[in-house]
Amino acid sequence: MKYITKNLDFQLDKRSVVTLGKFDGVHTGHSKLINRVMEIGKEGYETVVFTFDVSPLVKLGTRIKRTILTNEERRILLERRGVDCLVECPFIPEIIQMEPEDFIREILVKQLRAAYVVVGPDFHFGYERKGTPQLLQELGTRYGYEVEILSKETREERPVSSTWIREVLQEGNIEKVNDLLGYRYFVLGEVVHGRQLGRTWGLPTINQVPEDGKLLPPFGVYASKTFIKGKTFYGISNVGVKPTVEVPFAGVETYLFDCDEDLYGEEAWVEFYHFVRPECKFDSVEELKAQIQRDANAGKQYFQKRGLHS
Ligand SMILES: Cc1cc2nc3c(=O)[nH]c(=O)nc-3n(C[C@H](O)[C@H](O)[C@H](O)COP(=O)(O)O)c2cc1C
Ligand SMILES: Nc1ncnc2c1ncn2[C@@H]1O[C@H](COP(=O)(O)OP(=O)(O)OP(=O)(O)O)[C@@H](O)[C@H]1O
Repeated sequence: MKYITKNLDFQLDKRSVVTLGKFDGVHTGHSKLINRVMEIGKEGYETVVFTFDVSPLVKLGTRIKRTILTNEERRILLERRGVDCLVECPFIPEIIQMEPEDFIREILVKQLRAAYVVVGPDFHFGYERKGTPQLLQELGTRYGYEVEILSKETREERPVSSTWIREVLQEGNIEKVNDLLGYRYFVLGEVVHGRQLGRTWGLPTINQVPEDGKLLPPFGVYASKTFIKGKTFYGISNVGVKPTVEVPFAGVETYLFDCDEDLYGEEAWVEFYHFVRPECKFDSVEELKAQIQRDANAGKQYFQKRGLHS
């Protein structure tokens, strides 16, 4: 997959089929657009997702706006879908202040060489979000591309949206998040060193420190599955700041069932299945240790009941 990021200095050689938007989550609604793009792409067009760099979003305004996926996680998901080209447009004044027609002429037509554009009915673009799917369609005749406006993918008669998924994630309803996403919510990141206390308790764990902008579920314990070093392990994860031992940042720590390997420095993909309990401050490390053992048993039972773990 071609990955155009940090600057917009590019030119595609082939005519393309393009979809545009933020694509936070690459959820079931986004998938509907991407599937259509891939279908049209079979006719010989370059398949393109035009999106925005989410890292500066975090710093916009006074409130931190966290995202379901980091840039890297979104890139990997789109690459797996077989998209030929991902444009991660930077948030620069030239783009933010671009009039919709200028965006169409300069970027969509000249640089991306769009023959087809696939969007949802509420797609807005350009300065003050003045560009609409209807405007795209009107100008398509002049600039020589076709527009498909797809209806919204819904659940319970409500359109699936990143905003809805972020809300449900913050409530800790992982099953619902996974249904809306169409895959399991995950955290991707390197295994870093913790204090290595877990190991001395006979409960070795892997620690990850998610990027600042990554939206996490509520601090607590979750049944999880981890992909690491080409292998899969079921396990139990804690999301939070470990109040009993106090660490200064929010992390994800996972006890992998039936694993006794050195995994430092490896990339881990930790998928979330089910909320078990909130993170708590214990009076002693002994109590915490006994609770983690009970959590591990609860996690094993969760997967055993579903025939996933022996
Ligand atoms: C399943 C699980 C649940 C945990 N729950 C809590 C908790 O409720 N409160 C807490 O302070 N720490 C919790 N922890 C984190 C422990 O404090 C941590 O495992 C221990 O301090 C060892 O950390 P280390 O990897 O830095 O050695 C949990 C860890 C796991 C794996
Ligand atoms: N449920 C859906 N079904 C089909 N298309 C969708 C759906 N949700 C969004 N889209 C389309 O996907 C593209 C990218 O959408 P975008 O990520 O900006 O919206 P969103 O998921 O609704 O996010 P937000 O909640 O932040 O507005 C747009 O063309 C949009 O219209």
